[in-house]
Amino acid sequence: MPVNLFEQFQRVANAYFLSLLILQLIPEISSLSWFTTIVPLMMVFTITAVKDATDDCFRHKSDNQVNNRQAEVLIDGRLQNEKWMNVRPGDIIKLENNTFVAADLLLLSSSEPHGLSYIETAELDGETNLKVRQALPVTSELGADIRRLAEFDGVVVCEPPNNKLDKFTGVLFWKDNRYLLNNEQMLLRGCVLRNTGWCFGMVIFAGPDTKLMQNSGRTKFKRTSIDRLMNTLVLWIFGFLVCMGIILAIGNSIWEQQVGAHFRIYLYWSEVVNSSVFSGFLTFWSYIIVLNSVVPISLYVSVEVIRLGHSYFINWDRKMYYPKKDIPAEVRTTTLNEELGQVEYIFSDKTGTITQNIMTFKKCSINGKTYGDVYNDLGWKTEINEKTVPVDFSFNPLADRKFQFYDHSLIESIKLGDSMVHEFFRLLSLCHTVMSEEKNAGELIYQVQSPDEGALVTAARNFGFIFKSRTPETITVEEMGKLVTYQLLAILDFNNIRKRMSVIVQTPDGQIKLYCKGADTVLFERLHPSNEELMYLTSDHLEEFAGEGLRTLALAYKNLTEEHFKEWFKILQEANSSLDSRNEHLAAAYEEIEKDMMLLGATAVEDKLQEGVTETIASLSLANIKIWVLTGDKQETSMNIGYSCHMLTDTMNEIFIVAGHTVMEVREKLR
Ligand SMILES: Nc1ncnc2c1ncn2[C@@H]1O[C@H](COP(=O)(O)OP(=O)(O)OP(=O)(O)O)[C@@H](O)[C@H]1O
Ligand SMILES: [Mg+2]
Repeated sequence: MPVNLFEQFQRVANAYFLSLLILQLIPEISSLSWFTTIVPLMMVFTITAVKDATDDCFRHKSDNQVNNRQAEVLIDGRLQNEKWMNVRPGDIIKLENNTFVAADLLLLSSSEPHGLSYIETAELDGETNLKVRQALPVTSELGADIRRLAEFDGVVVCEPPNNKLDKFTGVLFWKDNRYLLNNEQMLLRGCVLRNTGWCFGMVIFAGPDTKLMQNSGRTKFKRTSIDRLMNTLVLWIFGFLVCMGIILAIGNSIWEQQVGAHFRIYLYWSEVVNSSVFSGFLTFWSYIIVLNSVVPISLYVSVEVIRLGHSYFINWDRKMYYPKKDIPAEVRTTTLNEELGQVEYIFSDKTGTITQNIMTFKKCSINGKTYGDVYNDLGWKTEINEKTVPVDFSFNPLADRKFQFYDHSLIESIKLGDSMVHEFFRLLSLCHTVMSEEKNAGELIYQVQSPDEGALVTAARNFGFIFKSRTPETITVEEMGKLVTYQLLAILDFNNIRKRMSVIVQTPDGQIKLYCKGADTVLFERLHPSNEELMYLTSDHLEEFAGEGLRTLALAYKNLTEEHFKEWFKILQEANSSLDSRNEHLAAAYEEIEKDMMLLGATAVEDKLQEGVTETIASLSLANIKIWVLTGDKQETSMNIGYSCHMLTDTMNEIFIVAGHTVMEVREKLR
């Protein structure tokens, strides 16, 4: 209540009416009874307060709903239902499939092999693809054994609560051993468990300490620009009122002095008044009260009512209803309409927002030759249409039926046993983070973290390099009908600074190989000098692919000797066990081995624009709204997509590129 009143007095008009009310309580100046002001003022206050209260109430309701959600917590050796708000750090929680994660958890064990579990992080980062988390081998063997879980007495030492969603560093001390923890073992609040029967986790952060809550700022009482405009208008009107009061008061003084003085016998001054100047002073306040109706008190009420009406219009708008998912527009605050009208900039993500995030393998360049285009009998490049005959993958019982490819020469090269082509697809089937699941015999399902990788692994699968399964130590691939199990020696994981990922595997006959895929810009810098010619050829192809709006990745490999690998593995382990700036040490170790690689080729994957993007962007730019899009794609690809959704147009002949690696550099260029 008092807070709400304070907020309301922020409005100049409300403060003004209050002072008016106080003035009216002084009998010498008051000409109207006090309730003529207090009644409308109370009305305004109540209506606004009720509106604010309902706004708040909705928010509270959803808060309460979240707080009272049930979680299964291990208490006194038994699983008991407990409200989310009572979950404390150190509790062990059981999660079921398709439920929200209640707090930031350290994954202990799960129903899936190797302690894997899949989560959807849409509420945290808007990405709809599944992410994989894996429990430490020592804890994953606890399984669903309630007794052993209840006895779990590991101690976690970790960083203080923070809002970084993709980083976590900590150490688990258990049974006289220490185990390093990172984001791989964390299930964050707000995620949903998917494709995992159940899992157990220990609460690390709960309630306001969770990363989700650390990211949400305090809700503020927002004042829109209409509010501000009204406040200034009211101030001007008030100034006008004061001027009127002054003029009339001066008039009163003059009259009292020149005319009133002669009639003092009939019109006495009341007791307090003893001079014409003082009479004028009192008259000034009286006029302020009498003329107060020039300040529009009803303005605020009208605006509130209009806002409410507008918000219902948005709720009812049929054009903002999405029938496929049965989602109408939903207004959470009545000031939304004005705020929408003030939008000047839109910041958007590219993949998944502007594009569909459904990736299909379209083309590739292997050892300096491109595949994926279709030529007619005369040897001319033709468009792919319904009549084009797709490659027949029926020789491969595990092929994905939905995958279509039209260039027959690629499958011929594979069948002829071109070693580079084989190596290319071997790389695609080995170097990724996809998980596989074999439901019934012959039915292979891939769980992908990144749809790009999904597209590449599926392509390799259809071309006869079928990724079958993985364990933390091995990867099994069916290569042209022959099962081969590779020892997985190391995964040099992807991040957006490295822009590449590698795996180091050992073939059954003992060879150690590094396979790397990543952005061409970073990969080309790390190639062996003998690759120069191939590199130029491939980069021409890459440019061609990017010009068509395809997302590209370059692929390379390297043969390693056993000694070299062993030597490097020591560096890796050292980096892994460093507690502070572990990531930097790891990056340096990775850098050490990812050099002098041999180029294999490049892939091109298509991600179509979402429906209606072009129209939406057109209407947004009509409204003079500036759009910023964030992407990690190759520059040519991004520009091409910019053109195809009409964000960039030919009339913009001054597209300029700001290139810089540090804040300073970019600032300098922008000048
Ligand atoms: N799984 C991967 N393995 C190897 N390299 C990758 C992988 N994913 C992306 N890259 C490379 O790293 C670059 C940056 O990727 P990043 O994921 O940071 O972009 P992004 O922000 O996801 O962009 P977008 O939203 O457009 O997909 C990409 O251009 C690509 O060349
Ligand atoms: Mg990406």
